[in-house]
Amino acid sequence: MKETTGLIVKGIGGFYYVKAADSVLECRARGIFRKNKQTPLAGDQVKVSLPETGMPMVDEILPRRNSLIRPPIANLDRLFIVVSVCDPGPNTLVVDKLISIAEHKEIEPVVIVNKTDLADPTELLDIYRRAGIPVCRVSAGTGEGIEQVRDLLTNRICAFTGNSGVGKSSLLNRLDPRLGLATGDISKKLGRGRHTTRQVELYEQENGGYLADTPGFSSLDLERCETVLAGELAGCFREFAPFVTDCKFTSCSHTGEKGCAVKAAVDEGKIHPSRYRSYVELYNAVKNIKEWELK
Ligand SMILES: Nc1nc2c(ncn2[C@@H]2O[C@H](COP(=O)(O)OP(=O)(O)OP(=O)(O)O)[C@@H](O)[C@H]2O)c(=O)[nH]1
Ligand SMILES: [Zn+2]
Repeated sequence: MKETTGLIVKGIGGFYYVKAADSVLECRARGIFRKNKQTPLAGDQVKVSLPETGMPMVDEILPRRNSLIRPPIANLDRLFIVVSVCDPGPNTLVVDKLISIAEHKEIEPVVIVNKTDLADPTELLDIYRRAGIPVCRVSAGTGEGIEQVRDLLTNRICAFTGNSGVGKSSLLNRLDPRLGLATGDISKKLGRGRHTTRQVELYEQENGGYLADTPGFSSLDLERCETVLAGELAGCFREFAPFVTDCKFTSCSHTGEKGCAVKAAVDEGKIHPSRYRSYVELYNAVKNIKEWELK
């Protein structure tokens, strides 16, 4: 029997679509996965056996680098976190929380500042540039900056997230018109994603990347399913790294202790106060959660 490996681009109703070499194979999955409570996900690299007759079979899921529950996706390389300059105005706490989740999962975060045709994005861009996080200035309305985002898809598995109304669907449609997503009021009327347990589909790009169709999942889904514990949070704020070892106390939480080098860096203008405020708020929200409580 022949064997091959490939990438799951879609799973629906017990069928898995696996991109292998130049074709997409429609597969079933072995019963063993269900027995082990393991679900193959879009983004999984899998081994597939090809019998002489009958359907190809997913035999094995290769080790994952990371996975998310909602949206259900594995081996994500980049998470595009969309925020709009206005309408709705930016919620930096949500952006910073999403960044911390990405960092924790070793997914590269990219902040997409959208609707730059409506208001000046300078301040918002500055927060994330100073933090050393890749940031794109775009407008789904005019098309500004879309090529830069497209370049970042190259050979990467990517997904979009962000608050409702920031323009995720509009951006996804710009990047890949095949998605044909409803936007604005139409998407509200459809109540998209609210009552369905949607699966994710990965759309292959000409540059070898894959784009996930995730607008059915809100940033809230992602926030609710993933928790970064207090002790791990500072490590998910990359611009804190040069300072965390210089605090007076090794157990410093960086939320107000004496001799905190992170707070000193904020006061000296080396860390943006907006990012620090988010850190403290996120820290206080999770400080009483213990690891065993998440299991
Ligand atoms: N002026 C302007 N309007 C935009 C831009 N991007 C999106 N919009 C509008 O903003 C509204 C919301 O856009 P969507 O793409 O539906 O936003 P979404 O993030 O997918 O929203 P949800 O489906 O609620 O999560 C729509 O009316 C879009 O036409 C932009 O760059 N400039
Ligand atoms: Zn400190």
